Amino acid sequence: MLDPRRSRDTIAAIATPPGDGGVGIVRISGDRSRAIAARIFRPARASFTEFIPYTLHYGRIVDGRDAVLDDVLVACMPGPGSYTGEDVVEINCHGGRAVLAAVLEEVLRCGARLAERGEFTYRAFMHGRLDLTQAEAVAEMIHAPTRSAAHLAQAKLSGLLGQRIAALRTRLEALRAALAVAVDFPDDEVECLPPEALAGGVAGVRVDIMDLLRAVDRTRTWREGALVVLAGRVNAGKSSLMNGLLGRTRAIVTDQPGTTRDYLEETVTLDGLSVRLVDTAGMRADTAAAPRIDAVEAAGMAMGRELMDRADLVLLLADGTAPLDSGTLSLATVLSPERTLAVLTRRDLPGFDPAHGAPLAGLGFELVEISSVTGHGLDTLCARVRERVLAGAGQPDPDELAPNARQAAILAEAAEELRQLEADALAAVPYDLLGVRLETACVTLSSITGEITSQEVLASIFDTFCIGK
Ligand SMILES: Nc1nc2c(c(=O)[nH]1)N(C=O)[C@@H](CNc1ccc(C(=O)N[C@@H](CCC(=O)O)C(=O)O)cc1)CN2
Ligand SMILES: Nc1nc2c(ncn2[C@@H]2O[C@H](COP(=O)(O)OP(=O)(O)OP(=O)(O)O)[C@@H](O)[C@H]2O)c(=O)[nH]1
Ligand SMILES: [Mg+2]
Repeated sequence: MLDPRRSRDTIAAIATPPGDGGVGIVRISGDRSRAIAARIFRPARASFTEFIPYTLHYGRIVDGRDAVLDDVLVACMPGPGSYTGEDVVEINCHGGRAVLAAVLEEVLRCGARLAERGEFTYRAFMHGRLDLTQAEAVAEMIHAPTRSAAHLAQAKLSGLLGQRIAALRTRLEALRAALAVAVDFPDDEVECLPPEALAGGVAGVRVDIMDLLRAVDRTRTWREGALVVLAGRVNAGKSSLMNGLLGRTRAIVTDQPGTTRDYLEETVTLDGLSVRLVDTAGMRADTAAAPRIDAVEAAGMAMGRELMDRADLVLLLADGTAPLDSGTLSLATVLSPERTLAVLTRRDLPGFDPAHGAPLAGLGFELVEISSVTGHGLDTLCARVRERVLAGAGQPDPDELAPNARQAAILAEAAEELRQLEADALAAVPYDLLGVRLETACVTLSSITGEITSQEVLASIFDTFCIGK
């Protein structure tokens, strides 16, 4: 939990991802960051007297006994103009985990405290360097799976969403002021602000809010990626298709029915769209002729069904060399053609007959023919998957502003308040009561940018960040 009482501490963390990298950064923020750096940094140049802001200085980091830990470049960014608004020092080390851990340990020994998740960005927010929509956009940017997602995050990072919300609030505040005049001088009520004018002004703001909310759905697939689940009977060719789409052997493929028992997930990018592909355990019934389904396989099949429910698109695979079996058909009846693409496999074999897909076409399913052996039809399949999950949602405009789930929930709440306010205004509800609704709507909107936001909400937002951000 981010504790405001600990906000005076100088904090430090490794800001780069764990693992081997060319360069790794230890970041320090707070009043003591420069003093700490001075204690452990030995500049290479004799001319060095102090850190020149926003300039890299070459030298070495040493421990308490003057043993060299690493060759580094150090940058200092003084507050209040830095990212956090405090004095920031960044030590660019070699990107190995042991080196970074050693340098961080030395920084902590000299008096810094290990930063909590999102604490650097939390400080940027507390110091007014970022509003809450920008802070959230930092996390969105880091987790953006594709360039379109990064693009949408960038618009918010630059503060455009915060500005849009502030402008909506200003319009409501103006109405509030006019309403206050009307309350104070009731005799001039009609001239000051006729109820129709109030309702009209409020409706204008509400329309703009609804517009922002529509952008949430329009851009969801671009921001979050799509979940595509491969389903079908055992041996239909799901794992082969998974490997074919990934372009490498990820899933075990054998001619034994029931090869895949757990689900496997991998992410692919289809022409700029991120897709989470999930290969599932094939479905089969436990007949006397078939081997008994054990607990592992049963659990795998149950997970598969759960994934199918959650999927944006199910790829229902069926063997194109044999008449459609009753298992596939019964699976088809529980899937909706809107969320399903039927895939006939083994197109390369002489026994392949597109007519085997007729019962599925009859149920309204779109059909694609593929061979995982030759790769036939995979391009078409990818294009259809992309088209189907996007469902007409084109690439977002460069200036598109897409609120996240938290922001959308608040916008919906404000819109509802405004809708009731419009109805009240037209129903001649007294002005002071209308004023209360208007104030509620303003306060609600301001919780988006964080001017008024509880500590719990802040903690829940910054807790989703990585350490070092
Ligand atoms: N090494 C490093 N790279 C990084 C960051 C960082 O903190 N460190 N960032 C963050 O995590 C992002 C960049 N964001 C930043 C935003 C503002 C400032 C900053 O110091 N702004 C001053 C600029 C003054 C000047 O140009 O001289 C300002 O706005 O006044 C720095 C980084 C991405 N890359
Ligand atoms: N010729 C040919 N063989 C295929 C094709 N797709 C799958 N196979 C073969 O069919 C058998 C089963 O393929 P899998 O991909 O393991 O099938 P699955 O649907 O994952 O099966 P389970 O994991 O048991 O549910 C393997 O021997 C594959 O080599 C195809 O397009 N053409
Ligand atoms: Mg399989």
